[in-house]
Amino acid sequence: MAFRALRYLQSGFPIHLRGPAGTGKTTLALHLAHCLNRPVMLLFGDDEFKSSDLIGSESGYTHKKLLDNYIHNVVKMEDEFRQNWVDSRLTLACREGFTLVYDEFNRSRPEVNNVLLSALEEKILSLPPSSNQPEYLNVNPQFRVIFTSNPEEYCGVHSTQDALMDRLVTINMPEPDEVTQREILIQKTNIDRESAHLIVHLVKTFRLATGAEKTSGLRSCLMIAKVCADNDILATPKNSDFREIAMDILFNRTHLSLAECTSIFLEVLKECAAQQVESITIEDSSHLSEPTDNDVPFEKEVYNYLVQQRSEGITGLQKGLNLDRNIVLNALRSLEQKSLVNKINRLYTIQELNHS
Ligand SMILES: Nc1ncnc2c1ncn2[C@@H]1O[C@H](COP(=O)(O)OP(=O)(O)OP(=O)(O)O)[C@@H](O)[C@H]1O
Repeated sequence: MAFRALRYLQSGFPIHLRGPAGTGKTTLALHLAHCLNRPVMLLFGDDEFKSSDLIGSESGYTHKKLLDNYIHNVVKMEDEFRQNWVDSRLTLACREGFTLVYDEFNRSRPEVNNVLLSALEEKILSLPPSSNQPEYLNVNPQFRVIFTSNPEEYCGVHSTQDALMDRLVTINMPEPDEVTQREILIQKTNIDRESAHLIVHLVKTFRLATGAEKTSGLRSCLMIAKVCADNDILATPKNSDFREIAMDILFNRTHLSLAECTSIFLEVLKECAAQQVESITIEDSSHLSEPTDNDVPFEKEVYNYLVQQRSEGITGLQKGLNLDRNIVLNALRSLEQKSLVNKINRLYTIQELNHS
C-alpha cells in the first residue's frame, strides 16, 4: 500500500488515506512525506478554519518615513504605510514545493478547502487582492499533498466535496490485522511476543463485545503494552496489575456502565486464559516439572539462577545472567505459566520454595 501511494505521489498526484481512528493514517502520511525528501508542512483540519487560515492574510503594517533635506531649503517627505502579507502553511508549501500533510481535512468546511482545487489541478493558488503581492501564485512543481480523513468520525465532520475527491487518489486503510498489530506493539514498546499477543486479542474481543469499534484498538493496545513494558508488568490474565491497567484503558472507551464493562471484561479474560492454557498444552505437554533444553531460550538458566538465589527481580536476573530484558521476560512468563515460578512484589521465586 505504501509503495502504491508513493508511486502516485511521485507521478504528481495528491493522495488521500481514508480509514477509521488509529489505523495509522497519520503515521503512514508522515512516512510517505519523509520518503519524498522535501520539507513537510503539517496542517490539521478544523471546523473554525477560514480561507485566510489556509492561504494567509495581511497582518500588521510597515511604516516607512523618508525625509530628504539634501538641499537645505527643500524638504522632501515620503510617508508610506504598507500592510504585511503573511503566508499560511498552504501558501508556503505551494511557493516552496514542500509536502503538505493535511490531516483530517474533512473537519474543515468544504468552501474553505475549495482553494485547493485550482492549486491541485491548474497549479495556481489564488491569493486575495493585496497592495504588495500578485493575485495568484504559480505552484512549485514539487508541491505535493497527502490528505487523511476518517469517514466514521461523527463530530465536526463535513461530507467530503466531490470536486476535491475527484482530484485525489483515495486509498482505504482498514484496521491492521492482529498479526500486524502485534508486530507494531513489539517494535514500539519492546514488549515480549506472548504479552503482545494477549493484549491484542483481549482488546479486540473486548471492543467487539462492547460495541466500541469506533475507538482505536491499536491505540489502546499500545497504551497497555507501553505501561506493562515500562513497569515490568507481565501481561497475563492472572496478573492483577495487568488487569487493572487494561480496565483503566478500555472501560472509558465504551458507553456501558462500570458493572456491564466489568462483567464483559472478566468473561473475555477468562476466554483468553483458556486459550493460553490450551496453547501451552498443545505446544508442549512435557513441561511438568523442570524446564528442559527445548524450552523458551534461557528458561533453564533463569530457573537455575532462581533456584540458587531463592528470589530475584527482573533487573537482577538481567545483570546476573547478562541477558537481554526481553529474553528474561519471556523465560519468566513461560515459567509462570508452567507454575514453576511465582511472582511476589516484583520478585520471582521458585514455586516449590514457596511451599517449603
Ligand atoms: N505501521 C505502524 N508502525 C508503527 N506504529 C504505528 C503504525 N501504524 C500506527 N502506529 C501507531 O498507532 C497509533 C495510531 O496511529 P495514527 O495516529 O497514525 O492513526 P490515525 O489513523 O491517523 O488515527 P486518527 O484517525 O485517530 O488520527 C500511533 O501511536 C502510531 O504511532
